Amino acid sequence: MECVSEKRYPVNAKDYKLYEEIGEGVSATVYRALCIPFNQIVAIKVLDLEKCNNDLDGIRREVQTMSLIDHPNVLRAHGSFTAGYSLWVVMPYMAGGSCLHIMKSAYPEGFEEPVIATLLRETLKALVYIHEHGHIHRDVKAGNILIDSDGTVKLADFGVSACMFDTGDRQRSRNTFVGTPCWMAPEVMQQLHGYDFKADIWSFGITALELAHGHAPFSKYPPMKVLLMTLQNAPPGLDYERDKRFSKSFKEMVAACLVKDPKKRPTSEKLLKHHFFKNARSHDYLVRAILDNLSPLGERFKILKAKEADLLVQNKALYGDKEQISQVQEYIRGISAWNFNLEDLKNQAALIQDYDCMSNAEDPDLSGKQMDRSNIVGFPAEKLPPKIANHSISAPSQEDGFNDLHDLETSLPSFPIKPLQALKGCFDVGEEAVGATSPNWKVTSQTECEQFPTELSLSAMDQESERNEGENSGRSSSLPRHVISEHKIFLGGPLLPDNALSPKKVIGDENRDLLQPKYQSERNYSGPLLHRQKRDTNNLSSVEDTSEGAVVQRKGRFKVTSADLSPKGPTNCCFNPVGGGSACVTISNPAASSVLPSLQCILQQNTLQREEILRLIKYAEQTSGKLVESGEAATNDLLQISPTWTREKELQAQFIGLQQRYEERPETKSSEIIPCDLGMKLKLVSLVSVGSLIEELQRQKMKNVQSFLSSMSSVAVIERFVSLDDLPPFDYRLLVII
Ligand SMILES: Nc1ncnc2c1ncn2[C@@H]1O[C@H](COP(=O)(O)OP(=O)(O)OP(=O)(O)O)[C@@H](O)[C@H]1O
Repeated sequence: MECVSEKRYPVNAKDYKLYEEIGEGVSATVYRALCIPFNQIVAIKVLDLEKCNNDLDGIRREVQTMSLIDHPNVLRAHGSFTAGYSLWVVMPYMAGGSCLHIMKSAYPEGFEEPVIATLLRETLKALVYIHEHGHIHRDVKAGNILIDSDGTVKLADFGVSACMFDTGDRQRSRNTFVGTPCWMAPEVMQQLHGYDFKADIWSFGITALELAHGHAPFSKYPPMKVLLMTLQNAPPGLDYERDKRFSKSFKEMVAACLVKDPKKRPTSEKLLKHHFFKNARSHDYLVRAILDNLSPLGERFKILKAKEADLLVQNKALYGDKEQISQVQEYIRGISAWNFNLEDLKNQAALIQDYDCMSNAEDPDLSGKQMDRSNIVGFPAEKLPPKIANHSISAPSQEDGFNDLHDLETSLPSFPIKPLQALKGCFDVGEEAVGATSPNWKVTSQTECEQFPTELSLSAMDQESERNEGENSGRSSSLPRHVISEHKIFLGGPLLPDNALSPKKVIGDENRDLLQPKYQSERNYSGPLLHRQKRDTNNLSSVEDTSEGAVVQRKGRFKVTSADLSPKGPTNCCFNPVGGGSACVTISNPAASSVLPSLQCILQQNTLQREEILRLIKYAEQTSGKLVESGEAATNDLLQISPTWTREKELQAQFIGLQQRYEERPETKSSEIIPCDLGMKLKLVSLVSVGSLIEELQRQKMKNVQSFLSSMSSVAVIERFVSLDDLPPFDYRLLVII
């Protein structure tokens, strides 16, 4: 057992000297640093609180978890504090860096088996500990397996870890959608029944493949494609032919982890007894085998960044136009209010076509593999449009991009479809917290779920033959002190970001661009709501920030949120919790203010959708002789249910009223700083009151949509005439219901 240092690390930025960058994540930059009073090298993760503005409780969780853990294979935080708009987390410096960086620098084809066995055994020990203590890590991947200069291996990054015991009632499964797509277990994506620590076992299996090949299966595909493939394809694995260099026991161990049914996966404890881990060796062996010839971490990181920047430039040259084209397709934006950002998705689908053309032939993750259409949820193969039913990944067509969209449509039932939950996810308010304040919330969610009965369940996938292994292919600068105006102890206490610049802010724009390359193929517009609003506001009010524009950078971790802000929404620019000089109204309850525009967008979209459906029906009536009767009936029925639509309108009006009240409140001034704890409470209270309104609204909508659909004698009207190209923002739930 590691001797955990009891010394108290300073919680003051001036006691640290930041050296070079050694890592970068979604919302953090990691520096090698000197703890001046102890004359000790440490690593400091600097989290930009503006980037995680809706996720303060998530950060709090990470820091608390990191400071409580005590296991030689789990990276423990020495301490943390805020400095300006940043949170600094002080950790032991792991001089070897992450396995991912090591592979990228020196082992692009992956490690040898004894190295893998050693790394995985240590990681698994960490998982056993974490699971025993009631946590799910939720982000197991090579990038989070760190190695020290003496060969010690530690699992890092509790950014998305979840405590299964949070509620006190030992709720053992989660209902949020976080993780990194390539490593994400199918049940995490599906969100049907929650998930538990077995999700980590899936990610562990994917990590094993990552260490074996130098990359995770499907890693070259955009996130949405990865989600689709994970759900629809047989699980990836080590291939008997291609992966001859690996032992049978390794293949078996991976196969045991990558079973779609979580119940069939072993626990971490049981897995640790797998005979594969008998191949594991000592720390010294790791030093000799992989660390000895490596250059210092900072240098390696610099080189990697330069390479990535080059790639970015190439990407831009290749795909710049396509993105612009797809941005014109405004209707796609609407969908993200329901958790999906189709704009991004379509961008990605467009890229996939090229990827496929370029690389399918030699793509080991896909070769000889046909998508299992029989498992497309809710759409038996015979009911699928021919284009979809016959589509094969390995035979890309000109329309691949659109086929991918269709694939996603058909897979959507497996994704979060509950707007309320999406909003909750956006604020990262835990299921339990919400449940505690509003018992109805969860009940309502379940009820919504029940409205999508068995045909929407993915259980069919679970019944699929889990694998045919023969067929499956695996598939310093020190920062100027003067910019840090204040710092506050954070550990376990309230988080009080103040109005100073974060260290990152003092880095010139030029450097910042370099530091934060915006990978086109990885762009995700569905980031945290407040973040996007702020960016939008900045666009209006600040010239210097326009370089960031509407780009919400995403790298690595993928989080589905209800983040879209329709440009048509009248409240888009109205919320700037820190007062960015915008001419728009600024209010200080970020949670409520962020919810409202999003909800309003949803309402607007649904109204538009309804009108669009009516238009389509009319069109169907005119163009399809044999459907005229049913179409007319449907239209008439729809008109007959107008009282319920009226109710929907009333609710919408209430919403707008609610929003106006928030805007008019004199006490809501931009300068007001709400302490984190209080902020969280306000957030919850606001969410609950807004929540019950939106719940009713959603129920009403659902009722309306369902009665409309049931009034139609043939859903073919929709299937025939709903073309993604023609539609304004379209409520995907319609497709789900159909
Ligand atoms: N203590 C450490 N010592 C050395 N390198 C580290 C340390 N902590 C993190 N790193 C490096 O920094 C990278 C990013 O750190 P980290 O994963 O904590 O950030 P993140 O924002 O949580 O990223 P992500 O969400 O993508 O995992 C890691 O992949 C690793 O290479």
